[in-house]
Amino acid sequence: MTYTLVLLRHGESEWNAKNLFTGWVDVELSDKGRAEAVSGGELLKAADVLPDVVHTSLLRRAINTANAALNAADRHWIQVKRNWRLNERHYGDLQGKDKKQTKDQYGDEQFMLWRRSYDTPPPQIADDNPNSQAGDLRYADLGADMPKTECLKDVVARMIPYWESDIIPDLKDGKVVLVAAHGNSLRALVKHLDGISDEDIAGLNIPTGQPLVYRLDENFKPTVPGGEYLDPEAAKAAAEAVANQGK
Ligand SMILES: O=C(O)[C@@H](CO)OP(=O)(O)O
Repeated sequence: MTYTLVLLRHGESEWNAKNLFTGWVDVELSDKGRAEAVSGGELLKAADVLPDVVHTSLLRRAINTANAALNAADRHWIQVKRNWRLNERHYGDLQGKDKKQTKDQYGDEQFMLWRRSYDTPPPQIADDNPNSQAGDLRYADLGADMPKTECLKDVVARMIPYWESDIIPDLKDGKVVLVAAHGNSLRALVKHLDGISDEDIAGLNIPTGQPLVYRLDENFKPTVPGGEYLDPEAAKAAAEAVANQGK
């Protein structure tokens, strides 16, 4: 008996296209991103990997990617669950800043520490920064959990409880589970699933719009380490493009 989990990073967003740090800012998909979401759904249908339930973040780029992909796969009718714990990593004061300008201003090393180190968060965002989510109604219940910045370690700490409380039970029910989320929230989940070290996770980039299928054993460990992309060539090229942002 294996369980089937599909991870899907949202398609390219308007701010991915502009090379801006995004985090919790609720930007829309670009035209390219919408097309990537549809292609992702077509890949799922062609491979006969048909989700029974979808979990998304509270951000429209993940929600709209899930909708477009499921529509293309004729699975637009399945059960939907949304939770802030699947949100992108909060990028603190970097939200809205240009990646290349940030790299030029602070240097390569600091830039990569903020982007990919496991435990160095960017500076906190101020509540009156236009790119802050303070006061956003969808987060009204978070209280002290509301972040002002996050490193990947913080994302692991808020995402794994949701994996255990909400996603594993759906897998145990025999459902094919689709998780439509973000580059860094999915890196947190992949780190947990594959047991990737704090150092090695820095080198892992998740491509936009490429379904990544994990078959999990009875202990919810991958039967194939790293899972399997349905279109491995396209996924490799798209992951390299993510790694090269800011260059
Ligand atoms: O800006 C962001 O929120 C993320 C994902 O798009 O960027 P990065 O890949 O630099 O962590």
